[in-house]
Amino acid sequence: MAVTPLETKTGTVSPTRAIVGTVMSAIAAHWILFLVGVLVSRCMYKRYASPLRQYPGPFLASFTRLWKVYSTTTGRTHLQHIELHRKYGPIVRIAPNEVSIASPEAARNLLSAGKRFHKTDFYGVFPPPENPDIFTEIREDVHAQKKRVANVPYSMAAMQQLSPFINDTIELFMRRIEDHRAATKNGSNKSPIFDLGAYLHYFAFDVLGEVAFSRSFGFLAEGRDVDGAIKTIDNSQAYNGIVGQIPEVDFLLRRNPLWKFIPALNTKNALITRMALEEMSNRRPFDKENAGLLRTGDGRRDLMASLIQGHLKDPERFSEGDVFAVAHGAIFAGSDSTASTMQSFFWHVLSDRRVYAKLNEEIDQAVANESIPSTGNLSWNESQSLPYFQACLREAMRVRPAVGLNITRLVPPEGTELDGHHFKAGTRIAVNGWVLHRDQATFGSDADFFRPERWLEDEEGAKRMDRFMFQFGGGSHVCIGRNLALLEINKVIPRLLRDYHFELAHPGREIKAFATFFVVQEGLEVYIKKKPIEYP
Ligand code: HEM
Repeated sequence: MAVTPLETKTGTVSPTRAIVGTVMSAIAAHWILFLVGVLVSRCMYKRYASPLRQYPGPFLASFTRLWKVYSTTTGRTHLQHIELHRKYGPIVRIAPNEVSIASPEAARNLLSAGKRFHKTDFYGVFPPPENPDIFTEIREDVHAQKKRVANVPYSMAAMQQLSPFINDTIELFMRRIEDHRAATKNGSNKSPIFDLGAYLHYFAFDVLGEVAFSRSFGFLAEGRDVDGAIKTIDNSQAYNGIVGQIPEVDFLLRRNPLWKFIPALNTKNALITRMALEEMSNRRPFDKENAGLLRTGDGRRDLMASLIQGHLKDPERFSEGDVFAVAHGAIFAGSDSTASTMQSFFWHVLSDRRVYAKLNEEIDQAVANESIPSTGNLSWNESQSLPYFQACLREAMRVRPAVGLNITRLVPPEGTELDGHHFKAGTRIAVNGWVLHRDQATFGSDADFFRPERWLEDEEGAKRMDRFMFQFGGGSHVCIGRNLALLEINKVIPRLLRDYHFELAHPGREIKAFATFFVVQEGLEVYIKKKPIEYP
């Protein structure tokens, strides 16, 4: 078709150029309107063109990940997800390309090894990004190589060998309680209230220092958060949780080279990172002769020594950087998680007089029939002989699991079927322990409530429930530190319960909980009496 040129004052132009020109000047004149139009169209496209449009959820979430950012900043992601599933049903759209699933069966599939659901870029934000550890490594093949090396020192047998150091840390904990009681008696304490939650936190950290580096961080010794190290970790986890929802933002913030020039934000200055770096240099040169052992130490094989050995065996696959990253990462992954689990245990047990009385009865009876010792520490096997205690621990991990944010995986290239629904490649599927563990079909119609007896009623039922517990994740990414966590919990809690009587200082008051990745808790304050109870 012939195009007729248009005549203008300056000559002639083609109609196409004329139309483009008119549109451009309209945009220039009304650019704000234009921008809003583009944004609205983009949002509508994300909301309605996606195959996930059929799933209900918060309106904002259907077109922007900002809803997830908002949810994480509230620190209530775990509770919000329970509410979301109650409101919208078993599958909820929580981002343009992401759904949260409430079904424990689907979660098992999602987390199973070999099903090719990979970790998302959320984990890449956790430091150190330049040398990911086992938790943050999202390349599955590299993760598998690192985990093979690290599995050895984390085995239950290896952890049992470190039991004496856990015992020493428990003794220190008991001394701190005695100091508190003595100070209360002689009047030098302003208040008889003991912050059990804080001390459980110090304990979990100090155990990790001993296990990872043969060094205590000194939290129990000083009875405080030395150098604000715990606060630093909690702040860092809060950052990871929020920025991890839109990982691209990390390049503007922590991965921005300018970040390092702000000393308070430079993580190299943090106590735990400093200690990990010092410990690396204390053990140099890495050679077969000293096999990573601390040169001035007592010859014990701590986590760092075992990791150095792993490095010496296969330096290509497990570099020096990996030794640092895995040992350092253990402190981040293992401290708040273990502390939170113990705090939840005490909070639930002490909030329910019936449960606490029954637990005390079991422990007193076990002392009387000598299945646990009357003084000193308990072994792993001894604490396993306390079925009601084990039921309370399981129940605490069910009702209040330590991880509060979602565990999210990517659908593999071939797409997938979950819970009878098809999801295409690249869709993000999220599960949350707080939601999964309240599934009534699995845990009973009273799943919302803390009732330890459910684990003791019928053996088959308990086994079935156990298959759907996700407090330690699952599959190839199952928690590598669970043996250590369970060992220390099984040693310290029965000892505390055997030796002391606890009473909540503020009965009925909720413990404060803020989900960063782990649920960080505060406010577990108690009165303590020595058993058998002495009355003044
Ligand atoms: C009761 C205490 C603990 C709980 C509830 C817990 C929970 C979890 C969960 C749910 C995951 C899976 C996260 C995911 O897939 O996104 C995980 C992974 C991990 N945990 Fe723990 N954890 C605990 C203690 C520890 C300890 C003591 C350590 C180390 C000393 C540790 C180190 C790790 C590591 C390295 C991973 C990553 C594993 C992988 O991706 O292969 N955790 N933990």
